[in-house]
Amino acid sequence: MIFKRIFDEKHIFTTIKNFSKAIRCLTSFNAMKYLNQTEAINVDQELFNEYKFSVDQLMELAGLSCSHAIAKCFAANEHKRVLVCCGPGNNGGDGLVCARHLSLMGYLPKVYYPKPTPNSLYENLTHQCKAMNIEFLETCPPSELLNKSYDLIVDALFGFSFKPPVREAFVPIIKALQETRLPIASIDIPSGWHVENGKNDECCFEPSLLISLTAPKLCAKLYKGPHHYLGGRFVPPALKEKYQLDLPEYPGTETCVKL
Ligand SMILES: NC(=O)C1=CN([C@@H]2O[C@H](COP(=O)(O)OP(=O)(O)OC[C@H]3O[C@@H](n4cnc5c(N)ncnc54)[C@H](O)[C@@H]3O)[C@@H](O)[C@H]2O)[C@H](O)CC1
Ligand SMILES: [K+]
Repeated sequence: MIFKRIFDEKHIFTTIKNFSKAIRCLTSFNAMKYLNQTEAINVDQELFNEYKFSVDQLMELAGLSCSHAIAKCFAANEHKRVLVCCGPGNNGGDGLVCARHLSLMGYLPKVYYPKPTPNSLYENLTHQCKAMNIEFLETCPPSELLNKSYDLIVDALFGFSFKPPVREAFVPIIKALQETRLPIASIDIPSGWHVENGKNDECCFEPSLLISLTAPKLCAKLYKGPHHYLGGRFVPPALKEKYQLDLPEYPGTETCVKL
């Protein structure tokens, strides 16, 4: 009898807990802000200009959080060989940081970086990768070779500053992302997607993992893949408040959170 009472109380307690968790989930999902391209650029500028963060600081945290989200979805023992595709802007920089952390976490990343940006930030990130024996590919692997030689692709080609159409130098790699049967982890935006309207005739691959940074952009509302994470745990509360971002809480000391 006493056991039954304890069981009932425990059962009621668990039901209430689950119910309130569902409500919390539902309300945070409804409230979470999805940024348009201008808002994303403004938040970014405010972090640099008002809060005096340096690009290196934010990029390190962004890239680190991406490597953690990847590790949660694709274990190193099954997805060891990773091709990290990096573009010419900060999205590509996040990719270089991510490659370095993946290598420290037991993955075997290689980098494809077709248009290296000639400034010290990117040169140093490239140097750090090379100093850790991360190989840089000279040419874009054709999709058959890609499928045979890798277990996962990290897409760090374009982020929230992308303006269609894709320029010539990046057409082969975007085509390879379209054709591959490997899982793709996209950093911030699936590259080639319109930042607000999502897939289009030119680019319609669906990554298996999307890691939105700072706050999701409008195109993330149209994401239908299995894993969506938020990373870039560096937003000061006042900035969150100003843009009414209503971001979910990061659990404990985690650098990323599942959406
Ligand atoms: N505050 C944050 O959330 C942070 C985000 N980070 C990452 O930075 C990117 C945005 O970086 P940005 O340098 O502004 O731009 P992109 O990387 O998106 O790309 C610009 C780059 O790409 C070229 N480009 C634009 N359109 C095309 C095109 N159609 N074809 C070819 N090339 C194109 C353009 O010329 C530039 O060279 C954000 O998404 C996050 O990933 C920071 O790391 C941390 C702070
Ligand atoms: K990307």
